Amino acid sequence: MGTSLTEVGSRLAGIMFIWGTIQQLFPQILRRRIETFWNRLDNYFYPYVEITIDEFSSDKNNEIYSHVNNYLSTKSISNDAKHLKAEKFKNIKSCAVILDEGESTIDEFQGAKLCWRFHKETFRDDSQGRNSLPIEKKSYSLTFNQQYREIVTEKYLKHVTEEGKAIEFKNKKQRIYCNNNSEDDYYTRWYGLWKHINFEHPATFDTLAMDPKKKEEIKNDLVAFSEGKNFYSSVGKAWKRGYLLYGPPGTGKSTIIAAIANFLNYDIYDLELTSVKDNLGLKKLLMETTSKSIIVVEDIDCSVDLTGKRKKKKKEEKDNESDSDSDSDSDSDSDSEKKKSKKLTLSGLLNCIDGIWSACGQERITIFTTNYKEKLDPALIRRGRMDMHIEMSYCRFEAFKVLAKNYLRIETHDLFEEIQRLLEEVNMSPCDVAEHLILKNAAGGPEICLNNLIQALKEAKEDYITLLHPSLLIHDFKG
Ligand SMILES: Nc1ncnc2c1ncn2[C@@H]1O[C@H](COP(=O)(O)OP(=O)(O)OP(=O)(O)O)[C@@H](O)[C@H]1O
Ligand SMILES: [Mg+2]
Repeated sequence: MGTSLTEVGSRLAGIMFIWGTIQQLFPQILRRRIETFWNRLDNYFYPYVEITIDEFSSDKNNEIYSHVNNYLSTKSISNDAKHLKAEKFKNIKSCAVILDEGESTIDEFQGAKLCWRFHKETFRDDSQGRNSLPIEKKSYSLTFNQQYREIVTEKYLKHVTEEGKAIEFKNKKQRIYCNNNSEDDYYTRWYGLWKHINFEHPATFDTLAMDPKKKEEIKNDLVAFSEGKNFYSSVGKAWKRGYLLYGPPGTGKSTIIAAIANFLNYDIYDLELTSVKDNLGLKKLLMETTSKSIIVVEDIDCSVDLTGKRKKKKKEEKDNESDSDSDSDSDSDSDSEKKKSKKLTLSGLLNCIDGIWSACGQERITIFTTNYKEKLDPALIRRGRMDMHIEMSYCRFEAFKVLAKNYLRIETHDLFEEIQRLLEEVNMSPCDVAEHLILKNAAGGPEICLNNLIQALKEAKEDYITLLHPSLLIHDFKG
């Protein structure tokens, strides 16, 4: 039985195919073997990996570079590095000593030794003409043994970035922002909706005259908030907290805001509601705020009519009762309705504090201040929106002791007893008490100030009695 021609053909094709494959594979296998061998040889003599971090990446500031800069600025630099330089980074309070060109330093992380080297190249861009200024290209290189590749890429670089960020936050200059009056002016178009200056208020919790227990409670609350990232995400809440500060004028509401900002190192956004056109304007403003900040609305009761909706309801009820609506009236009503819908409303504000919009920007505190808590709409200050209500009260003895320590550098005095008794009978704001404690004549010593304060307290007490019980005084006079 002879084999058919087609069978022979297909067998031949199969052999040719296997032969071709062997031919193709063989050089590849050989090449791979050579490569592996070469790599091993290379690794044997130079088992290091190098990662370069440039100052700019795609013409933009490379964030990792500045984190590395910050991180290295706090590391003790190897004694071998002889060329160092002191540099002050943008928006950072203090200056740092860092490596100069070509110098290196060693860091250690989870048993891995890591070498950081600073590089700087200067060149001219000829395309910009002969007189072009020299351009500097800065970078860091990180060299380590390849056995630590996983530790470095998965843990160490994350650690450097986080530490660098934390150092930047700790040293950053705080800012205070205020919203622009107009949304259309030239400044706004170019620089955004907020103007800012550096915030350099000296108030701290130590200088704040307040009951120490209350002070501690507030500080603990702030710490729990600022460290509560995991808690807030685990319970599905936006990472924000609201404080309502209420109390008479001069009791330290604005001062405590400065103390809180300094305590947490947060920026302040001083929101002037009267300059906000409508609800959309408020949203836009909030979108331009950063996290780790405090949004402050001072004197919220006077800022804007935020009780509009409720008042309107009452007005409608009254109107219905009088039943005197004419057609022309309804026209003007619908006009005012339109105008109102374009205004900043209570619900618009509530949305921004508590609604889905409140989640724009994390780690954010909102503070409202008022002299008249009872004037505010309950919806505005309910727990969850204003989580903590803090009463800033008249100066009592505990608060006075803080002021005496700050202003006169004394912790006890024979006159303290009398002052304590008077402060329990008279309402005087810390602002007024502090005014009497300013040493106007250094030679007089604290005694003059304390006597002045006693005098003022006695006068205030007399005024108080005159107002409340005039008959009593007249009787005394007659007697
Ligand atoms: N509790 C306090 N501790 C230390 N200083 C205080 C305190 N209260 C007031 N002062 C001093 O009085 C001045 C006025 O205080 P502050 O502006 O904080 O009062 P306020 O409650 O915001 O008043 P207002 O309701 O009028 O806005 C501050 O400069 C501060 O030095
Ligand atoms: Mg104030």
